[in-house]
Amino acid sequence: MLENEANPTISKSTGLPRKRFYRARAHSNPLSDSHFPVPISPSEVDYSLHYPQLFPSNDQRDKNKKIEFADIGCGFGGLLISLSTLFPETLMIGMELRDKVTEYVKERILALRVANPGQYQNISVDRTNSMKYIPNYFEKAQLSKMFFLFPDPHFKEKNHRRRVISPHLLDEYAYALRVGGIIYTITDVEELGEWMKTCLENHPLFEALTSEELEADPAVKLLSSATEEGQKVARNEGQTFQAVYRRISAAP
Ligand SMILES: C[S@@+](CC[C@H](N)C(=O)[O-])C[C@H]1O[C@@H](n2cnc3c(N)ncnc32)[C@H](O)[C@@H]1O
Repeated sequence: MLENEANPTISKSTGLPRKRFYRARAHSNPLSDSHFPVPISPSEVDYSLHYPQLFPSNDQRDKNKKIEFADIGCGFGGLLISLSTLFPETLMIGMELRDKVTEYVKERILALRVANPGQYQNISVDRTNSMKYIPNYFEKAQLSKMFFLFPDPHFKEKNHRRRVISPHLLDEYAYALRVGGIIYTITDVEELGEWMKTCLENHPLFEALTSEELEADPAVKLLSSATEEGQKVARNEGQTFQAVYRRISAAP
């Protein structure tokens, strides 16, 4: 759990930032103005910054090797870390709105790389607003998996527009996902679970995985256990609601 024994900002018991060093807001406003660099297009994403051992030079890298998994609202990065060793040949990125949380994930990945030479080179994180900038990061049909684990619920009806799953945003995700690519969602808020499932069910470019397919997919097993939020829900014996859908091609 703990990657950096010497780091006083990290709790030894939980492996997460200590409260006196890091005060998180429970739910940040994803629509508020923020100032962070955004790639102007997917070809401008600097792979040498994100995966320096794999791509020492961004200009001379193999342009066919692209990010394939995106963890949207990755929080403290637990899913990325689990996926990294499960899919060591796949490049993945976490997109996280909160600056300090992003910095924490960066440090966490760096500490893992130092402690495990040659490993954890395929994961990275960027501070960004996924609701605005998905097309800046990913080309059409680039992604094979998108994860939305325990997203902020935005309970009030007037704030539903802030939810990271919506009919409009599913159009964007369908653009970034290749046919056969998969969207994974999970929450402990029943109403949000219903919302996400209904949005996916009603979208013409997504279909639900069968129970056999869910059983066979190793990523599904991580949904409730790999992230910090999922572990909290499990400790409290909370119920979870998941929806896992495949990108399909448009009807002729
Ligand atoms: C409840 S946390 C869940 C974190 C993580 N997925 C987990 O399961 O532990 C939701 C996360 O989504 C992030 N988030 C919310 N809106 C976002 C947005 N528009 N773009 C990127 N991250 C966002 C929040 O900052 C927060 O870290």
